[in-house]
Amino acid sequence: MAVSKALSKELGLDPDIIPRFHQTDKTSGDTARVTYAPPVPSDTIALEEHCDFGSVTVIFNQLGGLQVLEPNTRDWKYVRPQPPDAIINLGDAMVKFTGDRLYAGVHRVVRPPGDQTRMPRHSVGHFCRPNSDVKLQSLFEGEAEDNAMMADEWIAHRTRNRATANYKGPETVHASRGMEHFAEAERRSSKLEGSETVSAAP
Ligand SMILES: O=C(O)CCC(=O)C(=O)O
Ligand SMILES: [Fe+2]
Repeated sequence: MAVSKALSKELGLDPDIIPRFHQTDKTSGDTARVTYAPPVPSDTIALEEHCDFGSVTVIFNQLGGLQVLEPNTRDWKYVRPQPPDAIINLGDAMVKFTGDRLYAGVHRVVRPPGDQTRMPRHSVGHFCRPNSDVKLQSLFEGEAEDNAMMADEWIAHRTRNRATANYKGPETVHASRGMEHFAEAERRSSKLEGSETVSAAP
């Protein structure tokens, strides 16, 4: 809530508009996930590159391994966990609400760096998603879309296209209209003005 309020305000939108789409007494596809991964070989990609489907993701990690793609490059940067602080990541829904003004970080999880390689990795994440009946479209004046999907439809659509059984190549991911497809990510990030990638070395 605090993150979406701050973002709405910074973008010159009504500060309550995005929080209003995330009411806790209404249904949504909000998900919480706890993962445990034992030490893995160096070339292991524990979680392939992707963008989260929702609006804001809150991740708590103690070990590295999470990497983010710098916009318009293929350079992966480790995101250094700084416990007890959380890592905040924006997802596709926030890109839609902000009419492509914000970027959903393309990220993946690889083997933790340095001495951490020998340690098991735990990760706790909360994936905030808009209420089920919210239309995913730009909140800026004059940018509403005729064919905008509802939040629940969007999750179903993205999940279906990302499912391994349905994966037939980059075009499949592209068809899901998600951010994993690099050309798509590039197109969107080129709309950013004066932004900086938040990344940290291991
Ligand atoms: O484990 C992490 O650090 C991130 C996991 C993640 O990106 C996800 O579950 O979508
Ligand atoms: Fe993710």
